[in-house]
Amino acid sequence: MLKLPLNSPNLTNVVGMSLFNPTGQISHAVSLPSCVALTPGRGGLERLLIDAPAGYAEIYLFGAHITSWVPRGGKEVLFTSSRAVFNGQKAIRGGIPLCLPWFGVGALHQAPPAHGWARNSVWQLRSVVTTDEGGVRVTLSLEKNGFYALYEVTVGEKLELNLSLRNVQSEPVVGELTFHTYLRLYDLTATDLSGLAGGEYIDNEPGATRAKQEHELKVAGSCDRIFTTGEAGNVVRVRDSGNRRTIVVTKHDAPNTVVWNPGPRGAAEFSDMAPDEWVQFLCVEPGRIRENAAKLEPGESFSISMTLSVE
Ligand SMILES: O=P(O)(O)OC[C@H]1O[C@@H](O)[C@H](O)[C@@H](O)[C@@H]1O
Repeated sequence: MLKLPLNSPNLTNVVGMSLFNPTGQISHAVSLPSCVALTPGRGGLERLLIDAPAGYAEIYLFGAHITSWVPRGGKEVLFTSSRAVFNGQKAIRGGIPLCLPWFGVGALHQAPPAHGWARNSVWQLRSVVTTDEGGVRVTLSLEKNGFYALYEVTVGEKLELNLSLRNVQSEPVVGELTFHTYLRLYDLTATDLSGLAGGEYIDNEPGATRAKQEHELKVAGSCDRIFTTGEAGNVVRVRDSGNRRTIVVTKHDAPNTVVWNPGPRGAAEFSDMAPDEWVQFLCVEPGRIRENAAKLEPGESFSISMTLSVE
C-alpha cells in the first residue's frame, strides 16, 4: 500500500502517473487543475479536495462520496456524522451516498447490501476540469456486476450532480438510483419544508399504504417517506432558519423523493451517529425507485440529476 503525504508536490497536476488507494486499486491517471488535490483523507482513503473560486468540496473515491460542499462565502451544506467510519468497507454516514443499482432492499429484493453496492465500492476518477463559472467538474465511473455507472459532479456556487446507469450485461435488468443527500441544518425541529404538499407518499415499511401529503411536511422526529412527486415536487426548499438560509433541492428525471431522519430513538441505534446528531440533518433524496425503477434492456441506460443551491 502506498501512503501519500498530504503535502506531496505530486498530488497536484498529476499527469500520466498512477496513484494507489488503500484498497489496493489503481486510480485513473488524470490531470488535476491547480485548485484540486488528490490526497489521503480520513482513514487514508483517497479523496479529492476542491478549493475553486466558486466553491469547496471533498469527494472520496470510495463510494464517489461527497462529504463536504461549501459554496464560496457560505457555510457547509452537507452533514457528515462525527462518528462516520472511514474504513473502505462501511458506507460513510453523511454527505451524499449513492444508492445504486438499488434502493433499500431493492425493487426486486436484491439486498444485501442495503442501498446497493456503489457506496461501498471504489470509483474510478475519469477527469477533473475547471468550469467557466469558477468551479470544477469531476467525472467518476464504476463498472461492476453488469452495470456501468457514470457520475458527473460540478462543484461551484451550486452543486450539480448527474448520475447515469447502463446495463452492460446480455440480459434485461432493473435499476434504481438515489442521491441520499444529508442536508446540514441548524435545528431540524425548527426547519420548514416546501414543495412536497400534494404529492403521494408511502411510508418505508412493510405493508404501508399510499397516502396524500395534504400540507407541507414538517419533520420534527423520525420520518421515512418515499414520495412520488409531479412537476411541483421537482423543487424542494428547506428553510434552515438558524443558519439564515434556504437550501434548494432541484431534481430532474427523478420521480421520487425520499425524506428521512431516524429521530432520537433511531439515531441511538446507529453506531456511526452520535445520539444528539439527528437534529442536525435531514435527508432529502431525489431518485428513481420502486415502481419507477428502470427496466433496462442490454445496452440501455437512464439518468437522474440534482442541483443543490443556497438562498
Ligand atoms: O443506514 P442506511 O443503510 O444508510 O439507511 C439509512 C436510511 O436510508 C433511507 O434512505 C431509507 O429510507 C431508510 O429506511 C434508511 O434507514
